[in-house]
Amino acid sequence: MTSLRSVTVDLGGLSSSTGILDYLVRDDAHCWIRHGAGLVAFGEAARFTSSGPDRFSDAAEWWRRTARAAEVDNPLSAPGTGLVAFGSFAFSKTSAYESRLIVPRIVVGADESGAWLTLISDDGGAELTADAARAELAGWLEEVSPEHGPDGADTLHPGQVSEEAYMAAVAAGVERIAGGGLTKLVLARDLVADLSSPIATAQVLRELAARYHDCWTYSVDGLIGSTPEMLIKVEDNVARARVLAGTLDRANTHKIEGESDAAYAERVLAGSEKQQHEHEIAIDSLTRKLQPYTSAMTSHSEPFVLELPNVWHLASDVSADLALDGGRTPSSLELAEAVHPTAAVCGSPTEAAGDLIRELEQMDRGPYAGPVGWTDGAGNGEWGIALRGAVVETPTRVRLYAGCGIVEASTPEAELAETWAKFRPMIESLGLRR
Ligand SMILES: C=C(O[C@@H]1C=C(C(=O)O)C=C[C@H]1O)C(=O)O
Repeated sequence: MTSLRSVTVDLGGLSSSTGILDYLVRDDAHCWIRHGAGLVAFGEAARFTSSGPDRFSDAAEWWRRTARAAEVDNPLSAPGTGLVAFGSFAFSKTSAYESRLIVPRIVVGADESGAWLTLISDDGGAELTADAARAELAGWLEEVSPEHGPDGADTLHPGQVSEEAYMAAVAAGVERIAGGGLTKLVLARDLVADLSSPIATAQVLRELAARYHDCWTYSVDGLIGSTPEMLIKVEDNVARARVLAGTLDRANTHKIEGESDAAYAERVLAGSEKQQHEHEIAIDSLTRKLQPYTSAMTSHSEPFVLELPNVWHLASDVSADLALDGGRTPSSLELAEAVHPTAAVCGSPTEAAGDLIRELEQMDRGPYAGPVGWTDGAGNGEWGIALRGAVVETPTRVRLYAGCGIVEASTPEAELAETWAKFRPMIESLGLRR
């Protein structure tokens, strides 16, 4: 087993108003960014991969042992300081995608109270000092990735699931829901972008982070995007989640004369029985799965309308005090396993919906709709749901994914249109047109 050592340096604060985004200058960066704060990291000191039904528990166990064995010099105790790993997990236990945890070599972190730098080494002889950490970062920042403008030769085409196949799957899903046995099913499809020059990943991510500042912008080993949905965040002994379900396209509105955006979203989204039903199923699923690990839990009785540049969502924020079990509270990774997949990306009941996804969707979701994020040595971490994103399969080929919750009142045409609204952040940040 690799034995890791790390040193964390207190940087005080970041000077510029763009915050951590200033460091997102290389296409090979790992990142997790929201509101100008978060983590940007480079290099790889260690990696763990897993697959199948035990992919989460194997990774959690490896991380626990790695963190315990590591020599950590960290004067700060905040979440995200000290040893960290970025990770991405396959949606399904049957996926060919390898779930992974990656420990970077150098991490720049920032939160509301300050900024820090962590140098991590798998070399027992390396010198771990504040100067060595600064020199390592400077080395990575010496070479920045090129930017480029939109290119008319880039193309966007159907992936494994055509529009027709998607609508047929939605129609079949509605029929199965009407027949009983399940109440909600999430069906997704993919698009392939073929680029005439290698993807400028850092530029794409900076654009996503700037426009979708209320979302979590992620990049982990070729999985990139900006998700509005927080599966589970653990900070000290408190867990939080943001559950989304219920969507309204902002590009195609049918407002009454004089009606404001907010009033329209309230009326059409919050006022829709179908959307409220979809949301209720998702929030019930999360709170039911999280409950056994908590001593107290709070969430609003009614969802709120979350406004993003592309869509409005019905959203609920959940906060819970974690319960002690065997002298400790569960780690963010253990909780991600416990709550994944929620009804927001799978359906309800979970097992029946999962089986039906495999039958009707006819594609491997890979890391799409699986947990993506980071964890630290103390078990804190943030695991978003990998939505509104893409997998960089080769430097010039990118696969985009989007899906929708299907309930009995769903129609194939409306769900297909909703997938286009959900593809929009990636399509636009790649400089593509539909
Ligand atoms: C499945 C996706 O999004 C999920 C489905 C939603 C819905 O059906 O209303 C809303 C947010 C997400 O929970 C996606 O973006 O691909």
